[in-house]
Amino acid sequence: MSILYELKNIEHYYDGKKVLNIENLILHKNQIIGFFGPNGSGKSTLFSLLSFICKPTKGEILFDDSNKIDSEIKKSIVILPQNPYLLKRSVFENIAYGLKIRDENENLKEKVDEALALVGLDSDFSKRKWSQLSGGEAQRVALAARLILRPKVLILDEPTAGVDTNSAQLIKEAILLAKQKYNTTIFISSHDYNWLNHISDKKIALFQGNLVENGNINLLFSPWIKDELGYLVKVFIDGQRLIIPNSQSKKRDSVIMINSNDIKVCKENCNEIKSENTLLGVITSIHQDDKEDNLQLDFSIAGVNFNTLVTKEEMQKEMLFPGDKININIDLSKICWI
Ligand SMILES: Nc1ncnc2c1ncn2[C@@H]1O[C@H](COP(=O)(O)OP(=O)(O)OP(=O)(O)O)[C@@H](O)[C@H]1O
Repeated sequence: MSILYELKNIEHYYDGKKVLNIENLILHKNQIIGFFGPNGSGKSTLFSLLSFICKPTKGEILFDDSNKIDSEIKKSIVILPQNPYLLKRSVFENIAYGLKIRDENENLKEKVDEALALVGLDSDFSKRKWSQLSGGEAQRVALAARLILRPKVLILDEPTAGVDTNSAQLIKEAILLAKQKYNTTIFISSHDYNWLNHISDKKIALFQGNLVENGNINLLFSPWIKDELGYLVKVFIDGQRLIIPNSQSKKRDSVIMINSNDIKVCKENCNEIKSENTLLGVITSIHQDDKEDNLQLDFSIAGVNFNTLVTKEEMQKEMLFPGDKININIDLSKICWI
């Protein structure tokens, strides 16, 4: 697999506040890469850097092994923003617009028809006015307007936000076809984890501007059940239950992020800290944390893997070893919804 992007020591600030911090990230060609993370975790900011709309405050982005980003490269990277704007003209004019401004006026009708077909719309649709489209159709027209350019890189920021299931499915098919037909490398962000999971070759999570791999984060995925009060409950296969507070309005396909620092474990004499939400698990491995003078402790609750950080003193006091059974307390007031 060849490398398309290499990000080195990236930091990005808005008004003096750091919103992105990526030490190293490599993105390969011809992959669909799904980015997820809670609101404000930096996905859109990262996309504006990857499309070279913005320069990072610090650090370097190599594209095809070079840091010389000319207008040809910029032209080959196309972004569909969160709320795409349609021209107040026909569908045809909207889809053909990008080619026209590039002065590529040959076979416009065939090209527009092909782009429409990719997003599951027939050629008659090109006569419709922008005002005669449903939300899902407008989004697909906006996508067709990008696909017609056959970009090398296509960046889609929340392409399924607010569209119906049928449009979400058609958008997915169009993305898969673009990868196959045009060898496009595709980056997508979405809060719809299931949808993203099905389409992505690789997934990258962001949390407070950091890549999750570097951030000691735990993700807890669906399925969830709803209890009689409407709370989401994770039922582990050994029957243990974790009830998530303030979750009545959340969907059953939600994903939560738990910072490792918000998980406390205890092996013996745990009665004082035990509560109805205390779970039982088994330590699977213990290793040195990269940055801090802490140890990372990986454990499993009925086959679901988590990690937490413990200090060396805690480690010695509790005599923690792989294979040990532990009590686990998760501070559920600090979880983050994706
Ligand atoms: N132009 C801007 N000026 C100042 N702060 C900004 C700007 N754009 C984004 N931010 C801040 O940067 C952080 C990251 O925002 P960003 O939009 O990249 O996150 P996101 O993961 O895409 O969020 P969402 O899922 O809500 O779209 C947030 O704290 C946001 O408030």
